[in-house]
Amino acid sequence: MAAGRPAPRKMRWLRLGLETYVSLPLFMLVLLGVVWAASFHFIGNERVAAQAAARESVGELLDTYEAHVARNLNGIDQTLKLVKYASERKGPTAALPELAQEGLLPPALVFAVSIADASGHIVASNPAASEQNVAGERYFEYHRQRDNGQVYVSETQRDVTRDDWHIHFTRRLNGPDGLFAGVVIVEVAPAYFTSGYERSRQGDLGLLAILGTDGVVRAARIGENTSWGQRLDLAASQEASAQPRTTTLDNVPRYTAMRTLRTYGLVVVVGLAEAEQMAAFEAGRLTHMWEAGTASVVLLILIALVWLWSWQGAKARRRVRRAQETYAAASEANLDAFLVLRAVYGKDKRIADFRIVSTNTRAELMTARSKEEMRNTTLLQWLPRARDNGIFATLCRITAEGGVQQEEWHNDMPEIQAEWMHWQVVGVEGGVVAILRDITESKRDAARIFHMAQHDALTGLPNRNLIGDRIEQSILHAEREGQEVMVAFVDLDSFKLVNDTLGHTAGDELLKTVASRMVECVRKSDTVGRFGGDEFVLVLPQADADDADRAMLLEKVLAAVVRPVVLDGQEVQVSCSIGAAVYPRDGGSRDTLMMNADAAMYRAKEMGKNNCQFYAQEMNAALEEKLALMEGLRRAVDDNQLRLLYQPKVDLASGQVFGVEALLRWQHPERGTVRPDLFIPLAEESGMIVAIGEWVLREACLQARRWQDAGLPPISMSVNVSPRQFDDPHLVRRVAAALAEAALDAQWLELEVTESLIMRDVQQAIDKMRELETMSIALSIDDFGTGYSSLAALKSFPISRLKIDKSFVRDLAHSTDDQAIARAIISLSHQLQMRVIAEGVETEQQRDFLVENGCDEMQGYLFSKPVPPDDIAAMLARPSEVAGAGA
Ligand SMILES: Nc1nc2c(ncn2[C@@H]2O[C@H](COP(=O)(O)O[C@H]3[C@@H](O)[C@H](n4cnc5c(=O)[nH]c(N)nc54)O[C@@H]3COP(=O)(O)O)[C@@H](O)[C@H]2O)c(=O)[nH]1
Repeated sequence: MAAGRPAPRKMRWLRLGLETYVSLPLFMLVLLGVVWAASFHFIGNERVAAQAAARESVGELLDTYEAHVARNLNGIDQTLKLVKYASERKGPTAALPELAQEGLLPPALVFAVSIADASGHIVASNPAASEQNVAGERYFEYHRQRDNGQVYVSETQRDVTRDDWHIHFTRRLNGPDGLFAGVVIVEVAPAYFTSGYERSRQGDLGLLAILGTDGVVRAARIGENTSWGQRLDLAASQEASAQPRTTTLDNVPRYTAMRTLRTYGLVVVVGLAEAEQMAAFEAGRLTHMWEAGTASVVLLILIALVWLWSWQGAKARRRVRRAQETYAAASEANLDAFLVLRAVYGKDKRIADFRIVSTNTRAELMTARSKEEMRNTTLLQWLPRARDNGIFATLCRITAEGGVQQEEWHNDMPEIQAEWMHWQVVGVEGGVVAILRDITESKRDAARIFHMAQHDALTGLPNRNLIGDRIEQSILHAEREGQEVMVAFVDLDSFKLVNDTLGHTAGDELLKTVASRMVECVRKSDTVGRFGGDEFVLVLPQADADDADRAMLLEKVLAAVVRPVVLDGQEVQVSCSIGAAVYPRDGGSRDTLMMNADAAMYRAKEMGKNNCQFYAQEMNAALEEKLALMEGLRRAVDDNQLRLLYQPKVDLASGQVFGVEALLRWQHPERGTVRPDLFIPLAEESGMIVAIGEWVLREACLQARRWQDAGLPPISMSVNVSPRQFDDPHLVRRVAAALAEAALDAQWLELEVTESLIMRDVQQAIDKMRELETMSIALSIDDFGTGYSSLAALKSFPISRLKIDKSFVRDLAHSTDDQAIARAIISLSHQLQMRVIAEGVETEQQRDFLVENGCDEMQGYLFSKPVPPDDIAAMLARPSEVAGAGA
């Protein structure tokens, strides 16, 4: 710890002490203590004053009572002396009447005066009383024995003759000889001495008492009750008279005082009940306590409220502090730029600008200004354009109304280095916090994704979705403006061939070239889109065009597409077929227009390709026909509508049949025999070819078995394999199963694949062919010469036979080109150690040419059309026509 710096613990307490939620309640508690201390002090003072007053009252009462009793006693003694005097002069019997006559006797109601002779007999009394003797009384004995001139005061006692209680005051009578002659008696009721009791002064529990120096009470009055005969401890009464105490009369504490009347041997005692004397004080004390209590409760409530208020305040301050710290930490670590802006008000009380109070590091990067620079400027100094582009207005509104606003913003302010921003404005006390995020990249990504979702990746043209949208938009526009829209479906005629033979990369290149050529043919406002594969769609909104104009445009597209393209160093030429439909004439919706343009395109294909056709209603019939055929084909396998014909293959040297090609026929229940040219493409298109091909394979193998079982010489069975069949990963397994089912030796099976099929993916084709080769299955290339085989690839294929396509055989007699091609294929085959067969041989001339040029085998109508199995059996049964195994 550094010297002179308070220890952290002390600092914490100090900080805590400075917190209002601690100091204020502490102060209030001290105040509470002061209130109670003052209250107790005040009450104490009042108690002392009340006690002093009580003591003073007792003193005053004693004085008054003593004087009263003394007066009464003097009166009684006066009577005693008078009667004594009269009795000693005139004799006891005459004295009383004389005194009564003179009015010198006290009222008989108050005092009973009597005279007893020396023997104790009452000889005279006023008022008159029955006869009695008092010789046994203590006062009689007292006076008989001594002549001391003193009054004797008896205890309060009951009279023998009257059933009353009296105090007897007596004096001795002497005879003329000075000897004891009896006693004069004055009887006084005890209440006589306490009649001065004033309730207003002494209360209900005040005490007036007269008692002898022997401590025996002669008369005592407390409230309404007068009593006598009790014994009081006089010594105790004299002690500590300042403090209230109880007496044997009752258990009520009283302030008491006493005084001795020595002449009569009596003591007067007065007492004031503490409870009554202190009642006013107690009431006052209670009032004070209530006041202090009430003040305390109020103070405690105030303390609680103050504590709560200051605690909430402290909490709020802590929250604010934490929030500020969190904000500072978060904003520094954040990828968003933070700007805290405080409103600056003008003279008109409206926001004139915003001062930049704080920023974070991200803001520095985004604005290329340091935090210091930012703090020393205002919003409008920094971004002058904010006044006009809506930003300033938004900030003013959020400052005034609070809340949050967020939006994406295409930035037009060069001071902020972001093309696109997401900005969020949060209203805070006296201003706003603006949070800026650079979303340029994500915007570009989104635009890219949006573009990708709507465009073809290869050509960059609108894709199927966007084409649909464009057609719909064009229809809506045309509907409003009373115009027309042409939708044209463009399908490349020989694209598949190019793709299969030159590979996908070349195919892609071709598509891109064709696409850009089509785009060049139309206006910018028109749409050229790629629908998929080699299909394109043109959407051409047309204000005033007729079919002739449209045809001209489409001819332009045809011409552009058909221009040769150089791919991989080879010049390739593809044409296209175009079908067009026009809104509103050929359809009012996107789907109808597309469907009808598609139908027209199919018609263009049927018309020999490389032409365009406008939709006509009957075209749909062809489409429907196609769909109906497809539907029928689905049932063909299950319903046994398929059968195979077999076309013999002849060895040109011997002229004998060495094998057959299985050719499929569909025996349609209504249409009769349907040629494979019609339905094989449909089967290929729908994928049904896999199941159909498997059936062909099995049936061909079984048929070969049947012929062999019939004892006919074994011949080769050729089966055509379509591209989709060839791609089937289970092809080898299916072939093996067909052979196994028919128990046919693999050497009698040959699979024919087209040149274009194997050139699509040379390596894959080689792999598959090798698998088949290991099973001893022969492979031949069908339609050779129509595709693009490379010699290198040809060398790698495990091929045993090439088949010259019939298109080269057809004009063999006249076309020197075809002759050259045929010769080249024959020569090539032989150089590659393959046999060569020509198909479609219909004439002697064709056969002669082939024989002359070394062709090994032929197949064609010249020898036989495809025929049912029985015909083949008949043929094979003639030994001269069979070339023998593997010829
Ligand atoms: N994938 C499969 N394709 C098959 C199957 N069966 C036939 N096909 C293919 O269908 C195409 C048309 O076949 P088809 O109508 O049977 O025509 C064949 C012959 O009838 C015909 N041919 C034979 N000789 C002559 C002739 O002298 N002149 C002439 N004009 N035509 C003739 O040629 C067709 C045989 O061609 P190819 O297969 O190239 O040897 C056809 O492409 C068949 O391949 C099948 O089961 N699966």
